[in-house]
Amino acid sequence: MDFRFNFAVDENEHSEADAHFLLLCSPEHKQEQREKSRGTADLTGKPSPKLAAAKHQDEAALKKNLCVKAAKEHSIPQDLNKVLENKVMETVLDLSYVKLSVVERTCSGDADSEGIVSKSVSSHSDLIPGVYEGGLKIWECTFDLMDYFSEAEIEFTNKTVLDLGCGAGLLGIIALQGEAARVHFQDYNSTVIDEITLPNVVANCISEGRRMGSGKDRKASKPPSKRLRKAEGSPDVLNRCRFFSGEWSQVSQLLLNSNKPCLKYDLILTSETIYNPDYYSALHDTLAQLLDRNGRVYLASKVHYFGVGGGIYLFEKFIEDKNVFRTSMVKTIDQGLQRCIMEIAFKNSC
Ligand SMILES: C[S@@+](CC[C@H](N)C(=O)[O-])C[C@H]1O[C@@H](n2cnc3c(N)ncnc32)[C@H](O)[C@@H]1O
Repeated sequence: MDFRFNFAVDENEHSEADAHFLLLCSPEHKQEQREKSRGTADLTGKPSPKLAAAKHQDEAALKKNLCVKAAKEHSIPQDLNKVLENKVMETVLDLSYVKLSVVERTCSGDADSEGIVSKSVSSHSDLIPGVYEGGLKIWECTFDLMDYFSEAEIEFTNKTVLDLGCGAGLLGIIALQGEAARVHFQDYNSTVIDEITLPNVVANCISEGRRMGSGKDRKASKPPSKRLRKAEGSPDVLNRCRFFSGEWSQVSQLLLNSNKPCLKYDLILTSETIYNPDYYSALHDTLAQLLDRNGRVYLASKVHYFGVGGGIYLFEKFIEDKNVFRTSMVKTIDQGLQRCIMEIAFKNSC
């Protein structure tokens, strides 16, 4: 599968994109700012050198985090046939997934309020940083992680699982098939959740001809299937799912605030999410906030993302410097661009 990296987004594209973001400044942050200025301004009202330095730091941080996409929980529509309306499904490794070229032709207006489908098509780009983060496609490390789950016989039964940066959501669907107690799906883009992830989960939850048991005996790719059958979903499966969109730090706050007592994940599954070093801090903190004390993260990635700068060794070093997690490389794949699977656990976990 080919991936198109194109970061030459023109200025119009940016200002148009900005309309889709909320410039978030938390009340706590504002209070901090007020306290900072009270504590360090001198009697003339001019900022002290200390304040000027702090201001400079804040501006740099603000610039980096200018577009912080707000988090949102997506409800599951009552009528599951609506979710599958206009969708054509294909099949890979016995899993159904929405055919992207049809979405590209049909998804516009309210169905794509973020405008990411047209932006991705017109810019010939699979990634537009801060606008569209690649979730419309299935990236190849997803399949590496799926293979690893069966080889290592990863157990999902009764686990609480997060598919982080889910895109098509195939990893979460595997966890559902493996009888996970709960599976939460997160993607940066709300269009991805509504038009790709949710339909894929519904399509794979159809009772007719589909067994929501162990997915361990999955066969090799089948030819693309025809238009989708009627959705007679298994609501019990959907009751085990929740769907979120937004930037990681925002989603993490939403999850922490909306789940009392605090819900932590036994397993966090994440594929092709470490391409951009600018996001490492938010990703690391999200993992630290949401992973159970004895939980595990399975992260699949290319060794290096040309043109973007991220990669497995850079992220490994980032984690090492933070000193919160231990990592181990559990698999490397040498075909084409080298790829890896990393297991991450808290330093003091069992
Ligand atoms: C390249 S796509 C990979 C999609 C999917 N995991 C796969 O392997 O097919 C990267 C995913 O990470 C998520 N992502 C990237 N940066 C993010 C950020 N800063 N905040 C939230 N989600 C982010 C996007 O939603 C996107 O779905």
